[in-house]
This record gives sequence, C-alpha cells and structure tokens, in this order.
Amino acid sequence: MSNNIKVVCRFRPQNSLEIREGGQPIINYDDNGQSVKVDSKEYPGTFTFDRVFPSDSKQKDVFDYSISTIVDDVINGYNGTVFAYGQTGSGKTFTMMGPSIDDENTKGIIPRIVDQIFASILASPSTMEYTVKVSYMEIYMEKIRDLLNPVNDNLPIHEEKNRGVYVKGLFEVYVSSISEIHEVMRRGGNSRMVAYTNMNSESSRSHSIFVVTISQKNLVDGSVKSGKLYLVDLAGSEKVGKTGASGQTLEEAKKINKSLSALGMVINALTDGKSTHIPYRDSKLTRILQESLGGNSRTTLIINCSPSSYNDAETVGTLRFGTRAKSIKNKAKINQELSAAELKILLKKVRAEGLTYTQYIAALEGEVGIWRQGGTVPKGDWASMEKIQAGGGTTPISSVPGYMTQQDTSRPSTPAIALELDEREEFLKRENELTDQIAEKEAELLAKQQMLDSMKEELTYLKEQDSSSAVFELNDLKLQLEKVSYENKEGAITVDSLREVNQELSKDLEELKKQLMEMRVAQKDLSDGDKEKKKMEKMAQMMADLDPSGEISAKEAQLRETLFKFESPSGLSAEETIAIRKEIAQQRSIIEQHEQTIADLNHENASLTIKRDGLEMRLTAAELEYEELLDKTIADEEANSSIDVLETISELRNKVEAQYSAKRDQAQQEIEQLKQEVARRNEDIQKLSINVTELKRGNEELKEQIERQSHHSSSGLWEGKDMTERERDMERIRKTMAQQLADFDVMKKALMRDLQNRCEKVVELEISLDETREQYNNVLRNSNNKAQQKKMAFLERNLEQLTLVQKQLVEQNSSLKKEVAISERKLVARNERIQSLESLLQDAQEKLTSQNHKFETQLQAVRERLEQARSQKSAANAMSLNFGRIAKPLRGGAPTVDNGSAPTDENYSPSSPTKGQLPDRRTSWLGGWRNGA
Ligand SMILES: Nc1ncnc2c1ncn2[C@@H]1O[C@H](COP(=O)(O)OP(=O)(O)OP(=O)(O)O)[C@@H](O)[C@H]1O
Repeated sequence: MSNNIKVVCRFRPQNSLEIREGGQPIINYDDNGQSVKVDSKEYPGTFTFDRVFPSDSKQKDVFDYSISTIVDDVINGYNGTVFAYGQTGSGKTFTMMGPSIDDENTKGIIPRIVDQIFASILASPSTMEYTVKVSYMEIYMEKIRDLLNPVNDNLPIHEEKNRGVYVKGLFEVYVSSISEIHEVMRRGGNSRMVAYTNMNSESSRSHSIFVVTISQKNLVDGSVKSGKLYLVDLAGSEKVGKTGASGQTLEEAKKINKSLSALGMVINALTDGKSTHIPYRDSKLTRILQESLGGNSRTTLIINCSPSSYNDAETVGTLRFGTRAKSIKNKAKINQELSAAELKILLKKVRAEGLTYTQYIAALEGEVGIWRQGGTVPKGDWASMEKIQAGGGTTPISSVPGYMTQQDTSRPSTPAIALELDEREEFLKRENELTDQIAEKEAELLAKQQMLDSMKEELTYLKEQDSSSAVFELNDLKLQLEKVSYENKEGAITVDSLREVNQELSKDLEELKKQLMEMRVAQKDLSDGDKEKKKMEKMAQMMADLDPSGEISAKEAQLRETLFKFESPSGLSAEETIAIRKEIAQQRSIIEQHEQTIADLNHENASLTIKRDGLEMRLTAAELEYEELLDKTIADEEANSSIDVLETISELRNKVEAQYSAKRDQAQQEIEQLKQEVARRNEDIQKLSINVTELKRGNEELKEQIERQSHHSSSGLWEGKDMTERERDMERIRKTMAQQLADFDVMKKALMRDLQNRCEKVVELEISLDETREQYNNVLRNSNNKAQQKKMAFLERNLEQLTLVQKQLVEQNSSLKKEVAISERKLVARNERIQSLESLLQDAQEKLTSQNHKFETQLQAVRERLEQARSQKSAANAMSLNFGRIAKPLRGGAPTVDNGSAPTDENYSPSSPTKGQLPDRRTSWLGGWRNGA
C-alpha cells in the first residue's frame, strides 16, 4: 500500500533578533488549518500541508495530530520516521525534544512518543511480548557518531538483504521503562554538538537520529513483528552571512548545507517522476533515511519556519521543500514473520498455485504443439491464466496478506540499477566491505589529522619561541649596534690622532728639509779657498808655536852677524872662536836631536795617516752597513704595514738609534784616540819648542861670548901672536864658519821645509780629522735624514692610505650616522613596541601560566574522573547491559485481544499503573500480574 509522506508545518514566534532587526510577521494562516499565505514582497506564495501549526501551538497539539498515529504504526510492525526540517533556529529541536523532557507541557515529540510506546505496550494484550531498544546517533561533519558511545565517531553504514540499511557498530540499548529511555536520551543529548550562532545560542551542528526499535511476539501464534522508528532532528540550513559562522562553525555549516541539499536532491528525484536514479548514497543522511523516503516507512515531515519577514526567503525555501516532500510516496509494509498456521495456509496456497501454473504450462505447451504442427488455434481458445483460474486454479501467492516475496522484503534500493538477486547480495557485501575500509581509512586519517594538529600546535609553539628568540636577537643586534657605533667613534678618534701625528711628522720633515738645505749651503760655503785659508792660519799658528818669538830667526841673524864679524877685518879671537866652535858642536847635537824628533814625528804622522785611512774605511763600511740595514728594515716595515705603523716606526727608530749610538760610541772612541794622538803630537811639538828655546838661549850665550871676545881683542891681543897665522886661522875659521853657516843655512832651510811639510801634514791631518768628524756628523745627520726621509715616505704613503681610509670612514660615518639616526628613531619606536609587547607577553605569560596551572589541575581532575569513569564504565556497562544489553521482554497488560491488534488511544489510560514505568509488565511476563492478582 503506497502512502504519501505526511508533512506538517510549524511556525515559531518571532525571536528577539528578528524583532530587533525590524522583522514583521508575514504569515497568514488559513482557517482550514492546512494552508498558509506568505505576505512577502520578494517571496510571496501560498502553501498547503497536511496541517499547519501557528506560532502559539502547543507541543501536545503537534504531537497528537502528526505523530501519535505513527507510534501505533510502529507498534504494529511498520517502520516510521519523523523528521524536522527547517532553517537554523526555526524550532526543530524545540519540536522534537523540547526544552525539557520532564516538563509535561514543553516536552517535545520524542518524549511523548516514548510515553505513548510504553502506554501502548501497557495497553496491549498480555499474549503480546515486546522488546524495546533504542540507539542515538548524530551525523556530524559527514561522520556518524554514536551519542551513547561517543568514542565511536565514524561508524560505517551497511546494507543487508534482510536488515536493510543500518549503522554498523551502533550501540543499541534495551529499555524497559520511560525513565531508562529518558536516561538514554539525556546521555545522548549531552554528547550532541552544539554551538552558538547569531541565529541560535544553541545551534545543533549535526543531524541527530534517535531510533526506537520495537519487536513484538504473539505468544499465541508465534508470529513476530518489528517496527523501527527514526526520530530525526536535522541541523538547520543556514546562510552563513546571517549566522556569522566562521572557522569550525563555518566548516560545520558547509557540511550541513551539503547534506541538506543532498536530501533535497533525493526528494526532487523521488517526486519529479522522471528520475530513474535516487542519489541516496550522496550523503550519510539520505543513506540512513533511505527507507524513510520512498521506502518502507510511514514518514512524517515537520517543517519548522520563522513567521518573520526577516527570514522570509528561508521560510519560503522551507515551505517549498515541504511541498515537494508531500508528494513522495512510500510503500510501508509490516515487517512480519509468519506464524506456523499462517505458513501452513501459505504452503497450501503455494501448492495450489503451483498446480495452476502446471496446468497453465500444459495448456500453453498443447497450444504451442498445435502451432508447431502448422495448425491454428482460434484466439478465443488461446491458453490464459484467467481461464485456468476460472477452471478451479488458485489465486497467486503474492495476494496472501502479510506475505512478502524475497524481493519485497528487501529494503528500498536504488531503483535505477536492476540487479539480479545474487549480484545485489554480492554488491551489498562488497559495498559493506568497502564502507568498513573507508571507515578504517577515515579513522586513520583522523589520527593523522590529530597528529597534524598536534604538530601544528607544536609548530605554533616553536614559532612563538622563535619570536621570543627574535627578541633576544633584537637585543643582540642592539648590543652589536652599540658596539659598532662605539668602534666607529674609536676609529674616528684614531684617525684624528693619526692626523695629528702626521702633522707633527710633516713639521719635523719640513724642519729636517730646512736643516738639510742649510747644511748643504754650509757645505758649499766650506769652499776650497776657505779650506786653504784655514790651513794657512793653522800653519801660521803652528809655525808660530814652533818659533813663537822668532827666536830661530834671531839666532839665524846672530849667526849671520857672527859670520860677518868673522869676515870683518877685526875678526874673532881664538877663544871666541873656540867657544863658537863648542857652541856650534852643541847646536849640531841639538839639531841632530831635532832631526830625530822630526823623524819620530814623521813616523807618528805616517801611523796617524794609516789610522785615519782605516777610520775612513770603517766609516764608509758603517755607512754602507747602515744604509743596507735601513733599507732592509724599511722593506720589512713596508711588508708588515698591516701592523700598527706607529708602533713599528717607534721600534724601528729605537733600533736604528741603538745601532747609531753604538756606531757613534765607536766613532767617538776612535776620535778620542785621534785626539790623544794629536795631544801627544802637540806635546812633541811643545818639546820641540822647548828645545828651540834652549837653542835660543845657547845662541844668546854664544853671542855674549862673542862680544866678550871682541872686547878682549880690542885691548892688545894682537901683540902676542903672529898676525899671519891668525889671519890664516881666521880665514880658516871664517871659511869653516861660512861653510858651517851655509850648511846650517841649507840644513835650516831643509829643516824648515821639512818642518813646514810636517806642519802642513799635521794641519792637513787636523783639517782632515775635522772634516772627517764633520763628515761623520753629516753622515750621521744624512743617515738620519735618509732614514727619516724613507720613514717619512713610508709614513706619507701610510698617511695617504689612512687619509683615503679616513675619507671613506668619514663618508661611511656620515651615511652610518644618517642610518643610525633613522635606526635610532626606529629603534626607539621598536623599543617602545618591544616594551609594550614584552609587557603584553609578560601578562600573557602570566595568564598562560595561571591558565596552564588551572588547565593542569582541571586536566588532572578530568584524568581522575576519566579513570573513575573508566573503572565505573565496566560497572556501568554491566549496569547498562542490565537495562541495555539484555533484552527485557515486556508483556502487554490489557486483556487478551483475539485479533492481536494494538489498543486504541481510547482504551489506554496512562494513569493506570505508575506512569512511564512497567515493573508490573515484567511481573506479567514472569507470571502475569493480572493473573497473579
Ligand atoms: N514554537 C516555539 N515556541 C517558543 N519558542 C520556540 C519555538 N520554537 C523554537 N523556539 C525557541 O527558538 C530557539 C531556537 O529553537 P531550536 O533550538 O529548537 O531551533 P533549531 O531549529 O533546532 O535550530 P538549529 O537548527 O540551529 O539547531 C530556542 O530558544 C527555542 O526555545
């Protein structure tokens, strides 16, 4: 029997948001209670349903009209479905479950259904035995989650030939009382996914499905029926802009809208009359509701709407959905297993039917035989089923009430694919296997996702740590910046000091150049003439030293006078002559001594000359050595210019000065030796002068004697001697004397020449010594100058480089200064930012620490509770098994009814036994409270 889906429409009152947004009621209810007119400018329309419930409708009214019959159907073995559809916040949960399941007025459809189920069982005959089991699930983010065992959050959907579509592994609880079923509802309801949205403070983010399976056994004939009731509270369709969904809520909204649109597609396919394929498998929702839509189910759809103009588009959309769904046709059948008597009748009928078919086949074969033999059979004689049946055949077995063929017993499948039975079984088996695999893979995926999430968290944590390490780095950078600016300042100071040193050195260089120029000028002034003049002066001085008072010359004059006297006619006396002779002998010996002295002097002079030559050679060697040393040192210095220049220069200067001082000391010693030699020579000259003085004195004495002799001769010497002899003697003496005088003269001249030569040599030696000294000093100065010049050249090069570097540094410094100024400003800003961030961080860390602490304590508490729960779970499981796992048959409490049909609402009195409890029923099952009473 096909039956349409019952669609009722319920409007809730305008909510505060709609009023706040200026929404106006736009629904006009028809008096017949079935039509509504939407007074919307954009979406006007009139819609008709099985029933329309205005905003002020009571929960009881909705239940009584739309649901109570379904409960009876389920108890009678039909499948039933009630589902609420509508925009988010339109009152689906309010309608299905109600604000409180314990409140008699506000409790929703599901608690009322439960009440009615138990009331019906209570009212049924005692020959009927019932088991009631419930399960509660939600489809969240396109995954089936067991609300009674939320650990199972991705259960697969299976389909089997006899069971139809079912959720594999879903926890099913046997209940024997209303309180037990309420407990199950509460437990499941607490596990539901809800969230705050702009449209609803407790918006369901999942489709919830509460399933009640009622099995009944007729204890008289053994027949068994089972009905399954699906109570579905769909998640609300929503416009994310209105609900303000974001993040997880947005993701949920997307999934919700997707599965609702799949539901819409299924309804479209079922109602357009053209579709050969119904896309049940497009979503978990439509797959589970497969039997409720176009299948074996008595289905009621409650569409929940807002009456406000604020939601007119959504309301009209919902109303259109309801209108379409209204034309869906289901084929609800009783899920029944036949009793033995029924099966016997059925067998009898099957046999009769078999006979009929055999007769029909025989008639057909006879007719075919005639046709094959070329004969003809008139149309009126053609074999037909009707004729056979009219001739006493049985009616077809399919017409037996309650019988379902194998094909019929199977749940609605996708009609487009016509499969052989075996193929279909194979297909379903394979599909189930694949569904299991998908579920496993999804579980794996979820585990991976969780791992990914934890890794992401770790990454975020590490990033946060990185940001804190960035603060450290920033501090490091600040320190480095300070260090760089400090080094920069130091560099600038070094450059300034180098510049000062450079200026000083430049001044020194200028002075040295000046001195050099002066020296060169002075050297030029010391011309040959000056040198000669000096020599002459020295010679004159020396000669004056040798004959300071002109004694030798005087002596010479005296001698000449004496000789003149000899030559004169008066002549000299014999005594005078003897005395003169003696004197002359003495003078000769003195002259010999002088000659000896002069020879000694010559000898010394020669040794002095040799020494001077040696000194000059050593000086030259020293100069060469010095220059080599200097060149080498400067080359080394240039090579090691990276070393601190000033330090190296000062070291070099010290080294060179040390070498020079050693050389100077050596030269000084040699000069001292030379001076000593000169002193010795002066002493000799002094001695010579003394000798000359003695000679002078002797000459004086000789002169006196000659005078005395001349005086004696004038007083009468002539009387005692022979004049001729005397004349001869005198002549001889005169000649001798003349000869001696000539000899003396020659000797004197030679002596004087020799002396002069020697003096010249001495003077030359002295001058040479002076020159040497001067040269030495010059060399020293020049050496110093050269070294200094080289040093200066080196320093100048360094200075140039340094100046260049300094320029670059200055440029860099100025650009750095600019950058530093900018950076400083930025730094100040950043510092402020950092400070504020640090304080924020500090606060956040403190908060985090306290939260962490709280969280840890909470976690600890949760762990403890979890442990407790786990330990209790086994007990609880055992307990829930007590009322959930083990089937508790409930026997009907009403008088036995022959036809076994369910009691009507009229003969049910909910007040008869304790409401919602069936303790007595179990008693009746054990022995029957009615019978026992
Ligand atoms: N008929 C009604 N009378 C009074 N209040 C109602 C009615 N229907 C709904 N409400 C109120 O409107 C709000 C939203 O209702 P409900 O949660 O049932 O909406 P919903 O359709 O289930 O929303 P969602 O799809 O977001 O879960 C609730 O506060 C509920 O109490």
